[in-house]
Amino acid sequence: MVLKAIRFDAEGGALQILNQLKLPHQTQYDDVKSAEDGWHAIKDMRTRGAPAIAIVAALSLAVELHKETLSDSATDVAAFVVEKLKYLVTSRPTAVNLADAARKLERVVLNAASASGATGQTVEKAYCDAAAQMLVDDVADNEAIGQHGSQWIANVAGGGKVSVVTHCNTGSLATAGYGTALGVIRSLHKMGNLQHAFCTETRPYNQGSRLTAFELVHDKIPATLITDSMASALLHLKGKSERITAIVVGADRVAANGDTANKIGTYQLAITARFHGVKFLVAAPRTTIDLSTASGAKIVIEERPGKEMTMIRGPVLDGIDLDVSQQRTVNIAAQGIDVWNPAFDVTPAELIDGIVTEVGVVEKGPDGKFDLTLAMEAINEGIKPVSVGSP
Ligand SMILES: CSC[C@H]1O[C@H](OP(=O)(O)O)[C@H](O)[C@@H]1O
Repeated sequence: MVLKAIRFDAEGGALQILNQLKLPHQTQYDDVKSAEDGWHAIKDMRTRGAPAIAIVAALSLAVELHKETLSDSATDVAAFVVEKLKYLVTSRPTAVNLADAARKLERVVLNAASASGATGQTVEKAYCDAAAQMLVDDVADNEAIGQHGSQWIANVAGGGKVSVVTHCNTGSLATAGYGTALGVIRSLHKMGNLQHAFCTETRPYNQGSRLTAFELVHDKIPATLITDSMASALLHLKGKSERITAIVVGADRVAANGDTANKIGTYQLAITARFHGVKFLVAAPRTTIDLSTASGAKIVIEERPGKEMTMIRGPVLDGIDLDVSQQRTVNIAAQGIDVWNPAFDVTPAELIDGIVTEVGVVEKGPDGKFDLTLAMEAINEGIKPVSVGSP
């Protein structure tokens, strides 16, 4: 079974998302029938992952448009789409993919509406076709990221099998398929270069223990789950013996200088990687790079409700049997304690050794800075890595 976070039937105009609050014990697909359904699915984190939320948002509006002919007027349909895209972007603030997709789709509908002979139907079709194409493009981008990132890590190791650490979930459950950082791990495994993958549980949503571990077990990739707090001890005690060569993570927004917003806990992984001489690689499609944001200081960090940290959800332990058909939440914190629950943190560019996108790996130049315009201007045809691997 291929793990699919998003199920879209373009002909029938039907969209379903795999409810990730239920994984790994329950596989439940929720229908998304409108932009409002899409907004709530993203806000609730029933679907999550920077690329996936952009795609689900776009497709949620496509299924709404598919339901009924809104108007024969191209201008009216374009105005409706632009308004709905503005609404969808408010669901989660940190991942730039959503805003990037909205900007591109707005351009699609405005161009379609200004074409000669444009009608409401031609604008609707232009939007729906562009939204559906995002599913295809994302998988192709991720496979290319996997190719470049795995080659870079193999080059760094100078041959032989390598082990890597990853954080959060950046696989098929966070994208349209294959994944970004987890796509790099999949490619290392496919190349026969992976000795072992270590995934962190990634409190408080537990993307690692519930989602990444689920994907790694599903793909039969040799892997071990650790708590977030074990990462430094792992590098210290097992770094050499396990040939841990890199920590590879995803991204929600990469600023123009390379500062990267990603799941909370990423920053401290970068610190410990640098301390232990392990490479730190960010893996993300170019839709995650935001040249209009100068540095990480300008990135809005989403704060989630405190109860998402203090209330853990899981199957009912009935005696010695796990009743996975039932879910319950348990409060694991002292009543009355205040909670700070940022969903992301920012890793400064100086702690990042490479940023791999679908067009290759960008490393810092002689000035010690990233020049991401190189990646943004590169075209996909005849993909040439911008640079691979340190000597
Ligand atoms: C390829 S997913 C990128 C990114 O999104 C995740 O955040 P969330 O689970 O809150 O949507 C995580 O930060 C991943 O690294």
